[in-house]
Amino acid sequence: MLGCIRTIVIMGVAGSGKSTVGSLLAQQLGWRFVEGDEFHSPQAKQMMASGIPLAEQLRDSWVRALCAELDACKAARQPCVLSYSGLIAQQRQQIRSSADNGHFFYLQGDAAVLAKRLAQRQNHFMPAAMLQSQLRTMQSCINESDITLLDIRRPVSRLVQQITRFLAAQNAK
Ligand SMILES: Nc1ncnc2c1ncn2[C@@H]1O[C@H](COP(=O)(O)OP(=O)(O)O)[C@@H](O)[C@H]1O
Ligand SMILES: O=C(O)[C@H](O)[C@@H](O)[C@H](O)[C@H](O)COP(=O)(O)O
Repeated sequence: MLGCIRTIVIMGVAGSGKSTVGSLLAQQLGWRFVEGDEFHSPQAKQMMASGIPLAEQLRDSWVRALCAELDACKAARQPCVLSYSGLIAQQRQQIRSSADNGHFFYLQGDAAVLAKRLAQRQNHFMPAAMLQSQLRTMQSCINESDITLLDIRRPVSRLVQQITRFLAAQNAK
């Protein structure tokens, strides 16, 4: 039997459904939900809110804070679901190192669907105008075998079911 997956990372650009899918999944599994947005500094949030993509240094410190949280979960044997964009390949590697037998699910969709979702979203610091920079910054994950792609056009409940079925199949191996 392979080790059980104890960290799930939900990745994708802004508006792809990370928070929605991740929180419902964590609730269904009874796992801790680590909302990546909550780990940004006020300065980083303010920058993004005013339409400026995260500077490298701010993204670095954000990812370090996320890793520290995953390290703490692992030390406490607390399984968790993390929602975070995962745009930069080298930073996905940092997250992978802190995860507890982790697996990534990448919510993928085209720009038109994403733009519509962002336009409809209320009360969020991230403006819809940031979508193009998010799509440009996302680095290919073609050689990362622990990333499963999910289609954002599917209903949230089906996406969560797809993940729980994947976990059940993986844990049965
Ligand atoms: N699979 C889905 N189908 C329809 N609407 C969705 C789906 N996933 C998310 N949404 C909606 O799209 C918007 C963006 O979702 P959100 O979870 O905030 O994305 P992210 O955390 O990736 O930025 C929200 O208004 C949410 O209700
Ligand atoms: O540069 C990045 O890595 C992203 O911009 C990242 O900061 C994230 O996507 C924001 O937290 C936006 O929030 P949502 O993804 O929840 O829209």
